Amino acid sequence: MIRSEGLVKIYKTADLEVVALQGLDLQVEEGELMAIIGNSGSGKSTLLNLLGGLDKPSAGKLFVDGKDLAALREKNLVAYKRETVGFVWQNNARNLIPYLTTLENVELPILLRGKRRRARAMELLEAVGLSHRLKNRLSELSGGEQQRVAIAIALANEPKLLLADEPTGSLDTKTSNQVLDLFRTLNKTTGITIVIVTHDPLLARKVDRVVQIRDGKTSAEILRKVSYAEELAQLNAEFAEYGPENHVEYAVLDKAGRLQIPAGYLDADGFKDASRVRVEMEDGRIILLPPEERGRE
Ligand SMILES: Nc1ncnc2c1ncn2[C@@H]1O[C@H](COP(=O)(O)OP(=O)(O)OP(=O)(O)O)[C@@H](O)[C@H]1O
Repeated sequence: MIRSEGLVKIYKTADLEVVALQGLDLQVEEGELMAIIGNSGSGKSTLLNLLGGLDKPSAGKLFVDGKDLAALREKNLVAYKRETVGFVWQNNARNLIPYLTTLENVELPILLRGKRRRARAMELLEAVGLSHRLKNRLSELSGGEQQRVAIAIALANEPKLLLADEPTGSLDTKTSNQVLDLFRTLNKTTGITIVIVTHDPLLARKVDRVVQIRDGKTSAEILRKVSYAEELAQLNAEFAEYGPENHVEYAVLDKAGRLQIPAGYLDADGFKDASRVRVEMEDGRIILLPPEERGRE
């Protein structure tokens, strides 16, 4: 569904150039539910904006659903934004109108007319579990419910790709879990590909794949050893929330043999502030040792 190679985005201001993405490679399969994590300023929102067709890459390749986003002309880009992608933002106020009802908010962006529009809005609100709140004004809904309205709107045109920027950023743990469960259900029932940008490590742990971005590049990939659904079947939910041992972490190795060590590893004694590490091969494993440590006897 998504393929980016050597993706670069440079923002130019009057006297400054900011390289927000510097050669990012990413592949997302159709029907995946995955998360992108990374520190503030690492380029997550920039990537989401490029994926959503809101901005153009400065260099590199970016294909979504077979479309070359760097080359799309204005007319096709409008169609792409309307038909292929849906957005959910952290800040609901961006999508919703507080004095309209839930139903009216969802009807608004639907392109159909008359009864069909109402029926479609009701169908979408049912899909997000809000059939009982149709007549309430937006201002009467809780944060989680408002976020579900935003998700219903994002799904209105049956997008193939749903992009969510910090969708649970302003919600408490219980409500964010519900929103994430909704993403999972939609992913399973409709097959929609979902990419979530988040700071929230708990949310990231509940998807099958997490890609970490550091300084505008993919720096690590974390895959679950068992899928979340399987794990839920095996364990009780409480334990699942805190089970980091259920993930395997992968570091990205580029074609030149450069390896990015995942964040945190180099804080260990002996590695901190080191500019080199000692490399050894042992039984088919590559071992990294602090520079001053002598090889294993
Ligand atoms: N429109 C812009 N003009 C100039 N610089 C920008 C623009 N948008 C983002 N940047 C810069 O690009 C870099 C990446 O920003 P981006 O918003 O993609 O990061 P992020 O990982 O989403 O951060 P956060 O988690 O804080 O939202 C930052 O250094 C940021 O200051």
